[in-house]
Amino acid sequence: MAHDLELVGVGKVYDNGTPAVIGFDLAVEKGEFIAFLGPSGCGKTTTLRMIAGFESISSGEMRIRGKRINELPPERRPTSMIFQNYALFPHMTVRRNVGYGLEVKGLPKAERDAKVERIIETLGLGDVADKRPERLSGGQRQRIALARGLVVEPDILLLDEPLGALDANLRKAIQNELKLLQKNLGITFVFVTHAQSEALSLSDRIVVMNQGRVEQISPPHQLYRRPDTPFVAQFIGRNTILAGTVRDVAGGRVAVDTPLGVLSGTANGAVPTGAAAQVVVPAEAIEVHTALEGTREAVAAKTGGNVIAGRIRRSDVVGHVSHLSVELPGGRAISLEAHVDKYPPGAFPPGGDILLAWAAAEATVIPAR
Ligand SMILES: Nc1ncnc2c1ncn2[C@@H]1O[C@H](COP(=O)(O)OP(=O)(O)OP(=O)(O)O)[C@@H](O)[C@H]1O
Repeated sequence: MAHDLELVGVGKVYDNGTPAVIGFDLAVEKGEFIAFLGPSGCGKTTTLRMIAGFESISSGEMRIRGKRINELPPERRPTSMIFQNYALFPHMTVRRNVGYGLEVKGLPKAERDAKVERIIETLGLGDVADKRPERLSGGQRQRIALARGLVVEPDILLLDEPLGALDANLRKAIQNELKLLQKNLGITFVFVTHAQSEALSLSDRIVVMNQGRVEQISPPHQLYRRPDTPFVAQFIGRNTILAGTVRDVAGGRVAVDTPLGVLSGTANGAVPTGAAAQVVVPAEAIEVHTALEGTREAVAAKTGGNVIAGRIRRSDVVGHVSHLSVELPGGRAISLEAHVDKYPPGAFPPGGDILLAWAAAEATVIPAR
């Protein structure tokens, strides 16, 4: 069975010479929720617009259900796009806004009305169907835009930062609705966002982009736990990244010589002996021990892992979270967080010497390129 959507070496160079997207490969299963995540200008919207047909493709091939679509105009693609500003027609009622795409397609009125009513009901817009969008709240307008995209029964729904204009609470509520709707309809969603938490909570897989290139394509948990590249390690989650040179590799475990001593972690990618590497340690994997608990060796023996020395710079409690700022040898500071029960107020006074420990399995060693 062909994939719902395939990008094979897709590239985009704008007329002014800007290489916006470079060698993008992706294969999406039917019903998957895919997020494009990355900093501003990394090429997310350009890629989405190429899928929709609003932007031409400079190189590579794009296929939907096995058929090449490079030359197909937007209206002949089985896709719908939802824009960040919703692009609703202010002078039309909600019902007409929703039905507009079907009207353009020339669907008979009876058939059109039936489809419109069904989607209006699915999205809970019955009460406002005869109103104009400008009188409605951000959340309602967002739902109208969704209804308008879905009513044409696309194979793939493309969403460009669709929740960007909503306040935090509403955004959370609509995220949940969106996820549920997507699962119920079984439609493939491709969603552009620069909000990490949104991508992590909504998607089946995330495509992390940087400067026009794909850095990593993984399910959220894997992206978080096992970054493939230095960019992903610093972009996703809160990692401490320690650079060094690979000392040896055995059974998937890599020992790295760093200025802070030999540290080890799980290999991710090719990290041969002698190669420059980074040890990536998630903030939540790091345990803080006071120097009173024993020597570095004793703590290492107890925690079964890596230990480095540090000194507390600051410790604050905000609500139920303790924040520690820790200075490493050499002067660099890292920050750690934990529930206040774990690091109670006053447990780590400023200036105090501590040891930071983590299990080798929790750390990931990646090539430093
Ligand atoms: N019409 C255009 N002509 C020339 N360059 C463009 C055009 N549109 C976008 N670009 C450039 O292409 C690159 C990718 O832009 P794109 O809008 O795809 O990024 P993005 O990841 O969606 O960013 P954002 O999160 O800010 O929307 C940027 O360098 C941008 O300046």
